[in-house]
Amino acid sequence: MLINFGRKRSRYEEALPNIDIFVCTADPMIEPPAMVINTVLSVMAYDYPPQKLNVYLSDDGGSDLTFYAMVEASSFSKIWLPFCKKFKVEPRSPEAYFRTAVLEPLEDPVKAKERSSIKKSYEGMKKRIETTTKLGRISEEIRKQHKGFREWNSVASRRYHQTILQILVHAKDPKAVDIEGQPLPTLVYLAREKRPQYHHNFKAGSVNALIRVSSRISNGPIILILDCDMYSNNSESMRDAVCFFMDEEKGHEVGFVQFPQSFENLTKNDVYGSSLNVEIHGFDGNGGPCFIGTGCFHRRNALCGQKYSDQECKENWKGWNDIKMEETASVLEDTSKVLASCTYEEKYAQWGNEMGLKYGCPVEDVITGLAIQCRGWRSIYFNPERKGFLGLAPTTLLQTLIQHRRWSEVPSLCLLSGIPLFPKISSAWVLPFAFVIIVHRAYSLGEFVWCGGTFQGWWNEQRMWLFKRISSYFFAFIDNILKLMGFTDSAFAITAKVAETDVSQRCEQELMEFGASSPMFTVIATMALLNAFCFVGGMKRVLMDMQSWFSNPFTLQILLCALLVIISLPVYQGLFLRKDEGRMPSSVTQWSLMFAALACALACY
Ligand SMILES: O=c1ccn([C@@H]2O[C@H](COP(=O)(O)OP(=O)(O)O[C@H]3O[C@H](CO)[C@@H](O)[C@H](O)[C@H]3O)[C@@H](O)[C@H]2O)c(=O)[nH]1
Ligand SMILES: [Mn+2]
Repeated sequence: MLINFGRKRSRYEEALPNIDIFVCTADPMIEPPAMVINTVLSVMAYDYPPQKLNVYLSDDGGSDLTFYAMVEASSFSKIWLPFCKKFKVEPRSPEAYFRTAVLEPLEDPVKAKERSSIKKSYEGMKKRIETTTKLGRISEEIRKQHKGFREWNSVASRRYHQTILQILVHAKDPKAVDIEGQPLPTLVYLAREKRPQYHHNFKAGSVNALIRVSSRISNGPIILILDCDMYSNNSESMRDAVCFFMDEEKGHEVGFVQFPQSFENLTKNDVYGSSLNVEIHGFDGNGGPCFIGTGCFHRRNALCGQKYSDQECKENWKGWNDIKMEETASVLEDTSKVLASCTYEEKYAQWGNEMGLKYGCPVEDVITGLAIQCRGWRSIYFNPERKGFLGLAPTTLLQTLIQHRRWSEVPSLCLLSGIPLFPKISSAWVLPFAFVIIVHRAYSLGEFVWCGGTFQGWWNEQRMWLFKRISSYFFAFIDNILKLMGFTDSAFAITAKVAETDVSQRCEQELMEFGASSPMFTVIATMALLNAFCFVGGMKRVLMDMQSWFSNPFTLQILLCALLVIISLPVYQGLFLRKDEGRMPSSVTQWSLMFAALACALACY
């Protein structure tokens, strides 16, 4: 393979395709602008013809602080890129480079001198960005540096603003050169339009906006998608990745090339188990790896829904490069804005389904990759010795747990936070779900009745099935663990055999007996309340959207939630309506209300 790369390199140098690089950021407080621009600078400095590189930053935070950092980065790139290329430095994220480079002694006095002067400018820039970020607003002095800051005069909040599109470095601009007169990559800042009444679909929404905007500005046939914390650690990986697409025999089959997600901040034994590499390796024998959201080179056509076909896909890369930027930056800005508006996707509903990254699932990346494979494309897993990208893994247990919660969210909470999980009722794909939910249960009812039970009996059994799983089994599990660790002795809590008169009376009436204040009741009550809250939240969403049940993506989720509410009716009675001794103790009511409200608040946040 490596020998091949060398030969291909010279032959294809001229014909190398344009590449559009997307970096996503969402919040200047969680994702510091100083970190974001390190990622941006590292990809601007790829060992690749700069006029063929186009770097786009999507800022879902819609923050002038991030924009300011990008303005700084665009001028710093004028000294950073020539330095990287002259001395072939690695890695090309300035922060990572200076962190490692100080350890390496320098024989070359020219390099030593340049390095220390560039280090000084880098540190100056970093300080300015960090001070501004800490201050939380842009000073008048800085505002004068770029016309783009004026856009923020009409920004109400990060959730309510117009599209902001600024081409910071434009290939057509004669001033877009570094200090040695070499061209710079195109650099674009985008904060897509946000309005509270339109769902923005998180990262998938922002990547799709970038796909459209970039198609107007540079239209590179290959797209690299990156998270803002994932800098390029290997300046050659761009050429390597392109080789897979350009391979004369098999290249036309390749839909995407996925690099592993490697982290620079893992502890030696990876306490939180963040490394995902084993799982991805395994997929290679199965049509190729899935797309994991970052460090992935996509064929634009495949990402935009094209089906693979042997003949058509042997495309000519040269033909692709024909998109020339004839218009000036401001004309491009004005005409491309509409592509990032909230209403655009209303008109073109394929976005988020057949086109671009898929919506409706917090692990949009995996299902998008599977869809591309279903359209006939192959994917490649590429793990060079020098890691292609390095990112940041969660550093606390809570962050790790929250990340995994997003990857495996519980259905009811998804309803509350507006994430559809199932297909619409109008789609044929609802059938497998309907089958599992209806047919499987119907079978169990049939069985129950056949054995001499009643419908009511079956219904109660379903309820107890639920209660046992969330309380008894859950606590038994904890008991066992404690026992194994030697904290408790085995105990046999003997089941009561005789009951007081009023208790047995209620038992006779089939009224559920709560009475005691047990943590198991708190869990059951919390779940019941949570489902009720989520049901109300889901109904509110449907009524506000005014969509029909048939075309609403939440219908199945609401039905499921409604079912859980109905099955929990005795719990609500016990909590709020009953006056007898068998009702829920008020302490259980208080705690469960608090827990359920807390869970809802977390989900909404
Ligand atoms: O509304 C949003 C939310 C997130 N992001 C960006 O999405 C990326 C990933 O978010 P992060 O909070 O870092 O999540 P992780 O769990 O670390 O991300 C992993 O899991 C995601 C799917 O859940 C994948 O998309 C990512 O590529 C993968 O690194 C970051 O660059 C964010 O800035 C947005 O652009 N808009
Ligand atoms: Mn991340």
